[in-house]
Amino acid sequence: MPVLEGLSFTVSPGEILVLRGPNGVGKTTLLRTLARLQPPYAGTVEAAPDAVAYAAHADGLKATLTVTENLAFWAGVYGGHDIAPALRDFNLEALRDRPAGNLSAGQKRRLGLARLMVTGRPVWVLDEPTVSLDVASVELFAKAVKAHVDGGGAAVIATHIHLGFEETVFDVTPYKARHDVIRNDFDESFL
Ligand SMILES: Nc1ncnc2c1ncn2[C@@H]1O[C@H](COP(=O)(O)OP(=O)(O)OP(=O)(O)O)[C@@H](O)[C@H]1O
Repeated sequence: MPVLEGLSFTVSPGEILVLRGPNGVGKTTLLRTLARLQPPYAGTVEAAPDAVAYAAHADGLKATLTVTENLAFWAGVYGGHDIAPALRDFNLEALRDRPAGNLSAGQKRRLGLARLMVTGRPVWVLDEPTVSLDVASVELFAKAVKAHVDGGGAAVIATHIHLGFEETVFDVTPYKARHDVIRNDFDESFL
């Protein structure tokens, strides 16, 4: 059953698009569709298959590998980008030799987000990226997103908090699928 319908939007290089809407409206479903983790019921996502880097609620870390090894692993998967800027920008240098499994929730989240930088992919699709982050880490994250889009990238972010950058806000609430209307369309005499 569709959760959202009839929506259309574009995201340009240099743009941050923030998705808003209440719990359960369909933001995660939309982001997963943009990341091609699930197909749309109808319509298309126009982006090169390797354009999108997706960061979900789960951080996708290898618990037994260190911080550096995790980033090096992802850098290898995505084409060998330098991990030093990611370590620096997410304040992970002091944690570099710690196994990811031993990190705090916020530290894990910083590492999960640092992973985006080593993908080299232009479109960051982020689902509630600031969960578990303290105020200073939210600022680091916002700076990293700003640097990414200033460098010609783009970001689509589902978040309930204000991140303090210039953004385009897209409230998906009006596009909630109208299942009740579909049911009301039944012709009872047919049953
Ligand atoms: N795997 C699933 N199977 C069945 N229903 C699902 C599944 N995943 C999500 N849903 C339902 O789809 C709807 C949209 O969920 P989604 O996670 O996209 O919302 P959301 O806007 O991201 O919510 P939140 O702000 O709480 O994260 C909800 O009604 C949810 O219960």
